[in-house]
Amino acid sequence: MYNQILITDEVGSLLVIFLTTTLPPNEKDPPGVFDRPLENWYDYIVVGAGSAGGIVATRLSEGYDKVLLLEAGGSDIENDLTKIPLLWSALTNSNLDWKYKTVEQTHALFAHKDEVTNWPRGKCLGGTGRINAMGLIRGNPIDFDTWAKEGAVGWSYKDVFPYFKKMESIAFNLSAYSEGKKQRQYHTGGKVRTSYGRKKKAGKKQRQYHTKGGKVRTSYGRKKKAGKKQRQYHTKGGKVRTSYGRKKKADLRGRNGPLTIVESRMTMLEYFHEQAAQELGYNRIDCNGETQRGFCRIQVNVKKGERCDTASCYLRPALERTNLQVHLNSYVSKILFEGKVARAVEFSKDGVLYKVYARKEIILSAGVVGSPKILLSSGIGPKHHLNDIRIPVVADLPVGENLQDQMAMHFQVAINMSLSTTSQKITDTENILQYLFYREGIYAQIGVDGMIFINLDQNKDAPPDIQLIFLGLAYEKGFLDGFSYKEEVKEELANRTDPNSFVIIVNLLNAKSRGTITLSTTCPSCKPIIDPMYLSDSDDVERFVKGIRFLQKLQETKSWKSIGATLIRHDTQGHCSEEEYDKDEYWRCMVRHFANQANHQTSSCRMGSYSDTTAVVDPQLRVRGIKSLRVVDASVMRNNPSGNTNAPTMMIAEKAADLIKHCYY
Ligand SMILES: Cc1cc2nc3c(=O)[nH]c(=O)nc-3n(C[C@H](O)[C@H](O)[C@H](O)COP(=O)(O)OP(=O)(O)OC[C@H]3O[C@@H](n4cnc5c(N)ncnc54)[C@H](O)[C@@H]3O)c2cc1C
Repeated sequence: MYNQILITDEVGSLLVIFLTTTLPPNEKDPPGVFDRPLENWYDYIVVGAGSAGGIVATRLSEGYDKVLLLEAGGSDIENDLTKIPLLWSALTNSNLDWKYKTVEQTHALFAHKDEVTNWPRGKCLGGTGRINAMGLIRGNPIDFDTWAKEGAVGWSYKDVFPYFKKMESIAFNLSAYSEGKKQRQYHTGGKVRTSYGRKKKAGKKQRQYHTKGGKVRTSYGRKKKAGKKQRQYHTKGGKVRTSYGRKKKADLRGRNGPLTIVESRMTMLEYFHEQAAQELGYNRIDCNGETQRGFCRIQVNVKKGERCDTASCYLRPALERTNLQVHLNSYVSKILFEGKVARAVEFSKDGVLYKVYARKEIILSAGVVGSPKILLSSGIGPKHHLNDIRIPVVADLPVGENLQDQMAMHFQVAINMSLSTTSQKITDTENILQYLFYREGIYAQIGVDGMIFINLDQNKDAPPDIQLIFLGLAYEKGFLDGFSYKEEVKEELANRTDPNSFVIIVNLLNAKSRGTITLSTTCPSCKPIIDPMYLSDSDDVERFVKGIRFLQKLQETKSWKSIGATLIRHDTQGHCSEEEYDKDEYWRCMVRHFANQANHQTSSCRMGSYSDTTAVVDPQLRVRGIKSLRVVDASVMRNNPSGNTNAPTMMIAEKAADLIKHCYY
């Protein structure tokens, strides 16, 4: 997401020393919990303990099945900084990061060193969810309805909605947000209003669930008297009547899931952004509620001031189960087949090569880079590519193709008062102590002061194109250090930094450019070739420019004017300074030079129908044409969602666990 470094190297190392020496003694892993003797056979073998794998292994081990979870990285609590929300960006390039890089880009990244960019991915229990910014955004209902329409049957919003609820337990007050469309969709008076605002006649099935005058029509057309229970769930005019006769709002959020979700706010600047958004017609909403169109406060998976990810909030509470074994520092190199049936995985741990067998299934949850890499190394991938690198073909599938990402462009906004969080405030003893003693204050926040989702054509029936993210951080040298810009670009921009400023990110959603992940050799430990082909589709550039035009409108609002909010130019010598300022051509140039990756990569093992030639897995997430092998992680997303990727990844894992269980019981 907002891939900046909050703290300079010097300040960072001082902070790290301070925090690690002052924090209570490190939490320790229970002795032997990750070193239980390996067996030859397990019911399920899950590869990768990240956002998805942690959930899959936890859910599959709820019964009596024996589950083995293999993770290439180490323990999630090796590094205490992973717990502290504000310091998430200090984990990029740490020993918990796979430190991937893209290849040189030919349509983008021209102000970046060597025209390449970093692709951080988490390497420890919790995976990328352990190093990410913890922002929780479900995406737009239309995203999932489109997946289903394109052949991913069973993945419409109606199908996935229960799983978004299942994983979360919200711990903030929702009463500030108004009831709206989504609730009307499911609770009607004879007519059903869809989430897109159109009205349609309720069909048989719908009449079964939505009543007219206290009667319920079953799917077979019979009428029966609605009982108490039915009156509880069936509404008149958007309200839900409980069995006690009181009216309450339909609940779109989960209350009993493992992940605690709270709202986060960095500074007072949020107030000015909210007012500015309102002036432009974007009211305050819950972006994970009935609509995404509006201004929302960022929601984060944080519990009592500490990161609550799939490692700490799913897996750790399950570690005592005798039927769940977790092995760390276990690098899976390939899957072994008998004909077209996946039977075993081969992995190395402490220099020893192991082979373990699965009675029921092998589930790959190694992420958007790891899963395609393991499949390709095992002979599942495009035939021509496997032939090139001399790997025998088990199945000819488009593994590594259709890679998708968003792109983010950072802007500096100068203001006339000191409202933002500066590096000085970050190192302020009072702030540090507030966190150490109470787990509160700026360290318990992730740096964000709200966001707006925008559809550039003002089309309420289409998903957003742009996510505008307000950061409460000053654009200072330490912030700039986090970018992969060329040194001369950084030097020039360093002269424009100012503690009286904040940062805003224009995030391009639903990008059309597509990239690839391929192998250069058969060497198991070699990094794959990542070519996202950023901005290879010129429509992405045009929509980016329109997003910047929207950003400029904020400057005209009374609210931003009251704090003197003014965008600072960021063109540098040889990087768009020769273009006429503020022409569309100038912004096209700026986008191609300065926009960066957004950490939201998906779809390298895309899901689709059985006949879809772009699909690697079917809608049950089974690798097409292969038995006993599924992929469950961000790589299976049909299309990149309209928002962040962690919540949809975890939803996929929750749903996949149910799909798998239903196959065997
Ligand atoms: C810096 C950053 C910030 C982000 N911020 C946000 C945010 O605020 N909100 C949001 O929604 N999303 C965010 N994301 C994205 C989000 O975290 C990811 O989309 C999500 O975590 C992906 O989950 P996954 O299960 O697909 O993969 P991962 O979580 O990466 O899990 C894959 C796991 O497999 C392991 N593995 C890989 N290969 C092997 C192998 N060969 N053998 C054994 N194990 C292996 C890995 O070590 C890892 O633990 C961010 C990402 C980054 C990098």
